[in-house]
Amino acid sequence: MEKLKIEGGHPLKGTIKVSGAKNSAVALIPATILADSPTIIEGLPDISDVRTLQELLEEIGGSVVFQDGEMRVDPSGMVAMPLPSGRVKKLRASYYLMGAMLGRFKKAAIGLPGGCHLGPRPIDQHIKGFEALGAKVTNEQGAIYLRADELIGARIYLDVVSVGATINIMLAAVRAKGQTIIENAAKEPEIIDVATLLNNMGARIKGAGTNVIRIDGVEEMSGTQHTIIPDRIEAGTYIILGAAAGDGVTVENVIPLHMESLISKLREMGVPITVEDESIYIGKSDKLRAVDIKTLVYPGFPTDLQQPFTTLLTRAEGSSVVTDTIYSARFKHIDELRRMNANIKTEGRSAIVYGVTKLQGAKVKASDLRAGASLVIAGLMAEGITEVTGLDHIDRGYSDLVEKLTGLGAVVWREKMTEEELDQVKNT
Ligand SMILES: CC(=O)N[C@H]1[C@@H](OP(=O)(O)OP(=O)(O)OC[C@H]2O[C@@H](n3ccc(=O)[nH]c3=O)[C@H](O)[C@@H]2O)O[C@H](CO)[C@@H](O)[C@@H]1O
Ligand SMILES: C=C(OP(=O)(O)O)C(=O)O
Repeated sequence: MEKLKIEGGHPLKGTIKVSGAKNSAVALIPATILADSPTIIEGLPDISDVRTLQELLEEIGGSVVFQDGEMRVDPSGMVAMPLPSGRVKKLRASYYLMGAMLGRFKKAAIGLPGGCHLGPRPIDQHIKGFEALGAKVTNEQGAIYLRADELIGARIYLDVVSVGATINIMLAAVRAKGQTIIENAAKEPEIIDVATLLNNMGARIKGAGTNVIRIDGVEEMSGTQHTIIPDRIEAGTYIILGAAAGDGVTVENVIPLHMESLISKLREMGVPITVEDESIYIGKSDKLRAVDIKTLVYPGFPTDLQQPFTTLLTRAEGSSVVTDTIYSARFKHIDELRRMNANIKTEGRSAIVYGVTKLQGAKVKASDLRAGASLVIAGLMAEGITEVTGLDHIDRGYSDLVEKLTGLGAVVWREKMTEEELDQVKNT
């Protein structure tokens, strides 16, 4: 196991390139199950979630080649192999195997997913959707068993706006008989990306990106070629980093439309930003103003950027209130930021950040993916050396992190953990 060491205080300058979107990748890869011939996906990030999904597709008999960001999946040898445990627990998005396998095989057995611990993350809306399509769903010893004689299109109203449920129902419904209508659907860009791939495979989906999605089921789907969208959360992380510790940073391979809520908030703080067609430039900002943020479903402020943004707020003058309306317990990074001298109080679903504080290097632990991102930003802002453990979380979502940061002039490196450190981490 490794830790990340960061020597803070070096002003970051230059260009950083964003990779393909994790939250698209993890749905596009399972979607390849639905075709009867190979699909090629280009621009995938080299992150552990993608590698784990590759292994899961191989486990069910798929033939997968992943090289230089391009994945070719041949689904012809796949079978409805149960996956009740093991790798499925390493990531959240293994739940997409339920929708895709149900769509193709009319049956699936998939263990309950893992992913970041952010408070309860039920999948009742996914199950409600599968049942509406005619599947019998049971939960046996921590795995979900799904079986249908046939899938029949239905009208499904989501009680909660859910990215995962919207995509999962789409995956199952594309090969159902007749029309499915998903009402109160989530509108995230990743949903449009997945619908684009599915439509190019022969599906008939209309309305992805709005809150009503109509799907006319088809009998057959075939392989295609698809280029993934850029990762708006990775982009947001580097934009926040540019505002926190930059001296002129350009973030490349961005769809600026996806970044509007973040850009507005940064401008409100006084961060100089120039938006180009496919890149965003963040100028050096000496003084920042405190702002309040509330996470919401897209196009609101993304919960996945709440933790990195909280770190930035330690540099702003005054008190800022950060409220997470999506998850009840997405504040595990706060204790770690406090170790680094941040002055932050939590109250229920809100954190109050009092600035300005100068962060100090410390030994900290990433409890989840974006907690990790927030601590890396903190380390780059801080005086002295910061050591971040829990890199397995960060590796789920950030490809080539050390190389990308080094390219901006950051002094950051990975180091093997000693036996003593491993014991300490195990006991905390
Ligand atoms: C792999 C992936 O794409 N992960 C993203 C996805 O997670 P995920 O798809 O798991 O998140 P959802 O959009 O489903 O969750 C949103 C909210 O709805 C609740 N809910 C969800 C489903 C359900 O059946 N019942 C229910 O109550 C959740 O507990 C949460 O409070 O969207 C989240 C919200 O933008 C992001 O933080 C994650 O990065
Ligand atoms: C919460 C996240 O991921 P996941 O849903 O995969 O756990 C995230 O990407 O911030």
